[in-house]
Amino acid sequence: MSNEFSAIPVVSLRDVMVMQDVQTVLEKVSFEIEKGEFVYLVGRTGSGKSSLLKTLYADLPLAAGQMSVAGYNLQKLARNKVPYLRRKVGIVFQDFQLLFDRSVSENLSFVLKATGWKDKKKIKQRISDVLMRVGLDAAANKMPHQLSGGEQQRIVIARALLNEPIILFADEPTGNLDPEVTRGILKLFQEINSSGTAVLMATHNYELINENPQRILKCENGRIHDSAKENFTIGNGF
Ligand SMILES: Nc1ncnc2c1ncn2[C@@H]1O[C@H](COP(=O)(O)OP(=O)(O)OP(=O)(O)O)[C@@H](O)[C@H]1O
Repeated sequence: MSNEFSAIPVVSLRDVMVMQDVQTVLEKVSFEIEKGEFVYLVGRTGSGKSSLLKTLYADLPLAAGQMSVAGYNLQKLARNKVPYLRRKVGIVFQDFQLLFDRSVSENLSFVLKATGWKDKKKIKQRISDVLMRVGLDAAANKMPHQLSGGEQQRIVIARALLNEPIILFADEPTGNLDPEVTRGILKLFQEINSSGTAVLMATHNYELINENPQRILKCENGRIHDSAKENFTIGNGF
């Protein structure tokens, strides 16, 4: 039974169309991401990386095609069921989006409470677990502005891990960070991935891909190219 389940891809798209308003951004998008895979999403500015990610976590409606994410069928997912999908996936944005008027642990408990956690002891334990995982267990009582950019991004990653997601969607997670900090964040994603969480990471950072080569999905001219199915080169600027 469990083998049967683990064979189901975490993400599966068939002939998906990604739209922004009336503009078609991507079409005929078909790919799968298996449990525990690490996949980069690349492409020039405006090629559709963010739009694809937003479609995957149901921030943009599925315009056409079939798509399942974390066991949810997106063609059929009612708007009021989107929070259930969001509990199964972790989302990391480039902009840190921490609430600056509350402490790190309040930022994290806010999410836990919003996703149905009630037991104070369990909440405290879970916060301590995720902070430990990102190497910031001492930061629980700090305010976000007391942390560096890289540390804030680690808290955002900790927040994305709270509900043990099956996949992390990351949109330029190292975009504002210097090379050394970027390396640390990549290492953290690798650690999270090696414990079984799939990762789909949009990035412009060619060095990052060189350092940790993985499967690549490339947005180009309204289509997706998949390094698992065809050969293509990438370079700075893609
Ligand atoms: N909120 C929006 N409303 C309307 N059109 C949008 C919106 N956001 C993006 N677009 C358009 O959709 C297309 C794809 O943009 P998208 O942000 O997905 O690209 P991207 O590859 O993520 O770019 P970047 O690397 O700059 O983040 C672009 O033509 C863009 O102008």
